[in-house]
Amino acid sequence: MDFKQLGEFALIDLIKVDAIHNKDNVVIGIGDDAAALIPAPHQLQLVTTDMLVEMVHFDLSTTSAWQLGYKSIAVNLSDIAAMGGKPTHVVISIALPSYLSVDFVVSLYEGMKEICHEFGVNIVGGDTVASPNGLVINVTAMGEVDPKNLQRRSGASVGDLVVVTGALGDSGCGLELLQQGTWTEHEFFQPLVLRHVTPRPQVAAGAMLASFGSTSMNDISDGLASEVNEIAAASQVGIRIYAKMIPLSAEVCAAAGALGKDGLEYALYGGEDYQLVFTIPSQQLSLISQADLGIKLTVIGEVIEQRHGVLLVDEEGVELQLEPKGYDHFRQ
Ligand SMILES: Nc1ncnc2c1ncn2[C@@H]1O[C@H](COP(=O)(O)OP(=O)(O)O)[C@@H](O)[C@H]1O
Ligand SMILES: Cc1ncc(C[n+]2csc(CCOP(=O)(O)OP(=O)(O)O)c2C)c(N)n1
Ligand SMILES: [Mg+2]
Ligand SMILES: [Mg+2]
Ligand SMILES: [Mg+2]
Repeated sequence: MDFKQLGEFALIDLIKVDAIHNKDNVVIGIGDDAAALIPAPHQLQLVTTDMLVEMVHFDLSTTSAWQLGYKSIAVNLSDIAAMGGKPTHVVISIALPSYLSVDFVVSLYEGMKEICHEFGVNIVGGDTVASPNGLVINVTAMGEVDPKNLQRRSGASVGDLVVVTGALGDSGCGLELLQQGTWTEHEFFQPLVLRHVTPRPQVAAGAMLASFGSTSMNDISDGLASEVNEIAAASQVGIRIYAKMIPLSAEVCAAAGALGKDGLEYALYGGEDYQLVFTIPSQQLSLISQADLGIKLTVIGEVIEQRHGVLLVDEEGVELQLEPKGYDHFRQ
């Protein structure tokens, strides 16, 4: 069915179904001039927004409506995770081109509701408009954090370790496989593509690491090189990371080999892994290791004095400046 047949208001009625998972903190959700929410006592309110634009962030020939819905929420929850917080609500705005169908929108929201359900997040509002050209999705996520666990980019100190969650580079490699149309050629390509189209935000890890005393944190949306440079600039420190220590999955190593590429390049510059990079004193990190929290953590470097800048020790042991050349919207 096309949007004309159904109309804007009936479409919103479809969106409204199953939008609220946690009734305790919502007085008014979808259906009034604004949502009315109950803030948690003694918590800081977090607000973040990321927009996804067709052919900039996604290509509808390589991602399904469901996957796109899931990812649109995931990238926003990832920013709440990087503040050490717990996501609570989202507001979703969509600009719909006429070549999409009502079924597409229903499926988009099924993906959104799946991840919202998984993380206990309510959809409390949004906006629905027509687009003359291309699908645009904007999500605003809200969350809460105990003030003592708030994670900034600016808290790193000389001597802290630099650590990442998970493995890096899968998403950038998955994107390249999708763009080349070669992702069906090998079985080990498929997990990479899935990590690109349906990334999992590291919400539990962010809150846990914060409670164990991480000093700064960033989520990896534009690539590790860019994110560590942001921490270094905000904290007025230098950072040294070691190429050999950067965790790469077996799949990205195999795929990079097949493509004649270097897996490390995807990790440093590919982006969209939505893992966390953080700094932490070594004593605090050993407490986390002892607690065995089931989160994959890898030390990749250390915080050094600002005058050294941001450095990468390459696989041959040569120290180079690590330029913040991740994804830049105006330099692609
Ligand atoms: N158009 C804008 N208006 C106001 N603030 C913005 C705008 N774009 C980005 N920001 C702010 O700039 C900072 C960095 O944004 P961004 O690089 O997108 O962060 P992230 O990579 O964590 O999503 C954030 O505080 C964000 O809210
Ligand atoms: C069709 C398509 N082309 C290119 C990319 C790669 N890409 C687009 S945006 C982006 C970086 C992350 O998005 P951004 O809007 O910068 O998020 P933020 O850093 O604000 O969280 C990357 C790697 C993609 N995912 N899909
Ligand atoms: Mg952003
Ligand atoms: Mg971020
Ligand atoms: Mg972001």
